[in-house]
Amino acid sequence: MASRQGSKSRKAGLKGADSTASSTTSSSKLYQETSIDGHSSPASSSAQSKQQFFSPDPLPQTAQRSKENVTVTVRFRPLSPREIRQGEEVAWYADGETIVRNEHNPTIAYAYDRVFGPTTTTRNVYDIAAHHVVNGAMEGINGTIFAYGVTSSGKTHTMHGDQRSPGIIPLAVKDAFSIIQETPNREFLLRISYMEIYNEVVNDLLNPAGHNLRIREDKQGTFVEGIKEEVVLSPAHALSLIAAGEEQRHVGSTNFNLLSSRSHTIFTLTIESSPLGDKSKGEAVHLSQLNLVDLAGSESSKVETSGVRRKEGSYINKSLLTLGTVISKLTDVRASHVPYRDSKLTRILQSSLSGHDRVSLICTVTPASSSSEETHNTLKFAHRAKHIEIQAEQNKIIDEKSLIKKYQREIRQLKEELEQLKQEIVPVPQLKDIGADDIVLLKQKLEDGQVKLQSRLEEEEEAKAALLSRIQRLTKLILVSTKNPQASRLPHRFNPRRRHSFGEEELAYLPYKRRDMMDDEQLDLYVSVEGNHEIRDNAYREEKKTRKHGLLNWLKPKKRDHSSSASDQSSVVKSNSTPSTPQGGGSHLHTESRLSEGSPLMEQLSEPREDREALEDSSHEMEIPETSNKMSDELDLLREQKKILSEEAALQLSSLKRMSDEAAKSPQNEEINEEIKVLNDDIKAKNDQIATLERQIMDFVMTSHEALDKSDIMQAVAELRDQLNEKSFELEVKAADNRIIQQTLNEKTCECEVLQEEVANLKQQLSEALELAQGTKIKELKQDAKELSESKEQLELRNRKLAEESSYAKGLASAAAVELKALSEEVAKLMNQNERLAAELATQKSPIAQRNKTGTTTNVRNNGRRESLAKRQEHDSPSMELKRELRMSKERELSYEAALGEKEQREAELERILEETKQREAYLENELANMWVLVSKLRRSQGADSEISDSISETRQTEQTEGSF
Ligand SMILES: Nc1ncnc2c1ncn2[C@@H]1O[C@H](COP(=O)(O)OP(=O)(O)OP(=O)(O)O)[C@@H](O)[C@H]1O
Repeated sequence: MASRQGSKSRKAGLKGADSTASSTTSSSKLYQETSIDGHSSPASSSAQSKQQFFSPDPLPQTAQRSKENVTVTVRFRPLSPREIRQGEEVAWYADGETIVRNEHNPTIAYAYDRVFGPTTTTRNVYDIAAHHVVNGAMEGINGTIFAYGVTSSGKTHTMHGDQRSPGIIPLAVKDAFSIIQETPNREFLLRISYMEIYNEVVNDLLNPAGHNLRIREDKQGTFVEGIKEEVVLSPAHALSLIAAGEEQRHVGSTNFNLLSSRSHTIFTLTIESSPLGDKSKGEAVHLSQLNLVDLAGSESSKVETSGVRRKEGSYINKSLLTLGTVISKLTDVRASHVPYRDSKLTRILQSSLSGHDRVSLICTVTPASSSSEETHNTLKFAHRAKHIEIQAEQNKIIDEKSLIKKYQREIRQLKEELEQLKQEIVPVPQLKDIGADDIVLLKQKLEDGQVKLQSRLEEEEEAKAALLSRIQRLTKLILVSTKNPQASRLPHRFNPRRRHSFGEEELAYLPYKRRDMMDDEQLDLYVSVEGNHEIRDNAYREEKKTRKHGLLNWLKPKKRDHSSSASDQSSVVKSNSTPSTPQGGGSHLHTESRLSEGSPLMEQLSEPREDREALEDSSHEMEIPETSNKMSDELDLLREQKKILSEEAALQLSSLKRMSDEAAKSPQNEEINEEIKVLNDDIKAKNDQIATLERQIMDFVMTSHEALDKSDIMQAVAELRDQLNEKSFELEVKAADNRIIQQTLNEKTCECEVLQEEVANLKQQLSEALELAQGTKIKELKQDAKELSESKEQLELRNRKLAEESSYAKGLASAAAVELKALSEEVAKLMNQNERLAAELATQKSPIAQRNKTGTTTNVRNNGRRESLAKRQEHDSPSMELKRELRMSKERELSYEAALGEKEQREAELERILEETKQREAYLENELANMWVLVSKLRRSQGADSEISDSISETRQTEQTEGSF
């Protein structure tokens, strides 16, 4: 099951490494990590497990575990020609073998397992960052290798490479087959799957119909449902499948990369192995997966993109962000939840990330100053990942789940059937055993059954042939070494260079050239169509179709390996666990799959090479004489030296420019002037050297011409003719491209004209609509203004009335107050008078009492009483009157007070109404002002429309009149 990503993740299996283990100087941010070399931690840990793996003693049931950290390496790419042209400076550099340092602030530095400078070859990277993972995978330990970095930093260059410099994937495939060859005591079954995650959709790159596949999970881990798996028989076979898959991958041109990967790809090599032959009975099978992941590059949000590219970019960034979060959580011992499910990438790689795989992270970076921030982010990501601790373990599976066991069983059964079939064919009895009587009978019997027997024989022969071919087909799927089984594999004694040697047919499946070695002019042409990715893409798509060595053609098998061509290897889409079973294919497949010693492939495999680069020209080696080779090598060397010097001079020129600018700003700065002088001298010296080199090249060419014999000259002429042909072909391609671009341009111009017309029409319609809208609006506004002025008039009238009423009420109130005052004075007077009278009455009453005391008779008394009553009545009459008057005045006073209270109340009410009216007036005035603003806006947008201005002035006049009124 190619897509299954190992066993289910177990949180317990993973621990963030103690971050204190790496000492961090707070000021300098220098993170000291355990550095590795080719033989330290990753490799040594694999060596440890190797002993366990190949030991004849059965392994204990519990998994073999060894603690290690993720191998984190950083690879610098050189400045691209474009970056040099743009005068980019180096912002980050490799300081020794393990440290990356910032050019502008040397205190900012990070340490990793290994840092590869721009000149390091991919093979070197493979040996240090990938070989131990591949080795482990061949021993049953799952492995994952990631290439991580921003767009155009060199991930695809590192993972896929080209014919001159094969990447990690071809090197790993090659290595896997070499390991099989060097492990004679085991037999292997290899199958591959290849998928991409494009815009969060999983696509099968080996099966164009496999689109939007689902990720499922069972107790063994996550897997991609329905992905196609191909059993592979040779490196060329595997590479041809990868090349075919690459054709399906989503690539597109961006501002940074003409061929930018727009999807993450996961290439999975599933390896099954068991002891060879009878030894395999009862032995567990080792099953492991090697995931080689080429991530799409993160993109800066500062970069202007549009449409499809922006959508792709946001998906890419989101999934990389999730990857970053997952890694942060994995290194945080306190984190309880790891968000694997937040992206398809982390979901598929859940098991690898969660600490059961041996993991190697290769971070690719550019030294360019324009990407300094992105590079810094990559470095921080890499540093975080370094703290992930893993417990890689060997996977063993029980028989029925193993495909290799299934095939082995089937082969055994078929062989038995064959034996049976052979035995069933009736042997001819020995004549000596037969008596004379029987002969006639036997003869008769034989004659009778002759036809019958003949047909049965034919049937059995057919069945036998079918069984034989099935056995052959199954046998050839299982790969075994052709070496002596006694000479078991010595893991560290292999010669990596030998494994890295590629045959011509294998190289044919790799891209011909590096991406950046494509015609620069062509690149500029596309880049100059600024912001129009679609045009650029279309043009490039055309270019891809027509270009002789375009990517599609690079990837198309140049020379199909007949023994392993995809058509020969029929396969089926399998569901969860059954890989495709090659059905077709003749016996020629067998020879290659068994990696026979005498085959050309094996000769290449076992042939030690002095110079690992020699393979690049292996196809020419046969044809070009040695002297000619040497000369061309020397010439190449001189040219390379010249190129390096030119690049250095260009870099220095850009520094010079920058310094001159600085010097212009601060002419007093002696230091800068001094530096400029030194740089000038340097550049001059370099130019001299370049001139010398040019002369040397010329001389060399001349001498080499003389030295070459006629055949060499003929050959050179032929080569030149080839080059000429190639150039003229490229020229034709370019001319065709130009024609296409011209045509596109014409089409776009036409489209532009049509669009301009449409725009004019729309403008016209808009102005008409505006006029109409404004007319209606003005009318409405006028109506509103009229209504407002009317209501204002009414309000003012009401206001005036209220004011009058209020002043009248005030007058009334003051009159009432005056009257009240007079009355109260009068009341006071009356009360005084009353008091006085009461006093008088009292004095008059006292002599009568005296008289009453002295009188004796009752009559007299009665008479006296009557008299006194009469007198009292006499005296009482004015006081009664006064009292009445007083009462009346009091009543009057009360009524006045009530009237006054009523008036005050009315006054308050009137004041309230006045206040309300004032508020309403203010509100209406405000509304009116807003409307004027609106009108003036409309007028401004429309221009000085006379009607509006008329209406405005008219309304203003009205307003002024109202104001004055
Ligand atoms: N180490 C290197 N040496 C020389 N050239 C390199 C190196 N790394 C990358 N390049 C060149 O730089 C360019 C960009 O590289 P590549 O396409 O591999 O980047 P990438 O990271 O895969 O980009 P993307 O994410 O956009 O796909 C290519 O032309 C490639 O040939």
